[in-house]
Amino acid sequence: MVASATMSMVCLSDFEVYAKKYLPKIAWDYFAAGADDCTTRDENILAYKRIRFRPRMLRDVSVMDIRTKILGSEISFPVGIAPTGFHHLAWPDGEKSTARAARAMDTCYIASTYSTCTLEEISAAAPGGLRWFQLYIHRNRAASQQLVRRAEALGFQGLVLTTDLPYTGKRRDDVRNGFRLPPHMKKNHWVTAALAFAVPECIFSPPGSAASCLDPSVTWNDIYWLRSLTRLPIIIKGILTREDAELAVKHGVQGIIVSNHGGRQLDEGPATIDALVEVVEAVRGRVEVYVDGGIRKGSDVLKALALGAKCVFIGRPALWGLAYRGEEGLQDVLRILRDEFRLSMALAEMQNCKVQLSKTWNFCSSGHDSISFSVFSVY
Ligand SMILES: Cc1cc2nc3c(=O)[nH]c(=O)nc-3n(C[C@H](O)[C@H](O)[C@H](O)COP(=O)(O)O)c2cc1C
Ligand SMILES: CCCCCCC(=O)C(=O)O
Repeated sequence: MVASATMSMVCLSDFEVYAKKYLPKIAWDYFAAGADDCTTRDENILAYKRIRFRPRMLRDVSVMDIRTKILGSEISFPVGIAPTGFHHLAWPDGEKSTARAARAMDTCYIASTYSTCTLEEISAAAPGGLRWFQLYIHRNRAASQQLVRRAEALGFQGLVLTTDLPYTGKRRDDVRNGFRLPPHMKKNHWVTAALAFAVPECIFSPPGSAASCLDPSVTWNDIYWLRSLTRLPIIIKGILTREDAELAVKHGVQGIIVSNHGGRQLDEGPATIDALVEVVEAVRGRVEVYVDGGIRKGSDVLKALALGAKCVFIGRPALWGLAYRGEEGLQDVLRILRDEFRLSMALAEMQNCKVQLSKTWNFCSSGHDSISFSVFSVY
């Protein structure tokens, strides 16, 4: 998977085209998959295209500052890497390359429970990088507990609990392909920890199947269980409604990721950028709110921040970057997104040009004088 020297990678869809062309079909299909008709997967992208800016002019954009902080840690721009499973399918060094790229670009990487490198390998690959650990709670609670403790001991700085996968969504191409991990990729952190869960055979098991390794009985009370295990901040991923946002705050989490799992779980739910508005309103600044799903351009990042997200995360585009040229390819993806974001911000002439957007930016309907810039949705 080496790119030709003449290939010019200008935007994220160039990496998508490359990945589709060069990845084995079974891996491409797994990365690309959405649930059922893929309505929500595609809507995540379309919803961004319906949002328009109301740019202001003559506001001095000669100095730009796109750094921000998430849960107290500074990142160089407000785009992190969402947790995705099985990076070895994209690049031989797998998550080690992801961790190195995130550190080089000075941003946050959320490592998945279903990483194909061990947590120890990920940490050793990029010491000092900002990393959070994403947890799926398994029926084998002792094993989940052990993963949380290991992540904390290794210096991961946040625990992301994914809430939208009590069972795996029906991804038709994975079913057709009989998707499972190649045997040489079974050396991963659950196996090296001698944990008795997550063997690939049980990844896609339907509700009711005893083969499923995930615990479908997880409830809000399990946040208290997690709290008892770790001092790490808890970020809850998969929230799409004001009701659940309120419950998340009530249960003491430190952050919320508005997410529909890239449209891979419940089909026909809302696009995440649409759900973001409702969640931000419900949270009223009590915890940080982030969003993922469908971010493909710097202007998408700007829209998400303008609507109240503190930071966004990318899933599939990170995998396309890895598939292109491993660590360097992922850095290219992040750099393009960063530069596009900076340009959009400048062209929108955001006052002061600092990424503290959710405080001063809002829907245009709010009509406050202090708002230096606004976005509106077209339906
Ligand atoms: C191939 C793939 C694997 C994923 N694996 C995980 C995972 O292990 N844990 C998790 O919480 N989310 C997982 N997700 C969801 C992502 O974290 C994220 O919500 C989604 O990819 C964002 O949408 P985007 O791909 O359009 O950026 C996965 C998504 C993809 C595409
Ligand atoms: C048993 C669950 C496997 C999930 C694999 C990673 C993931 O979240 C995905 O969307 O794919």
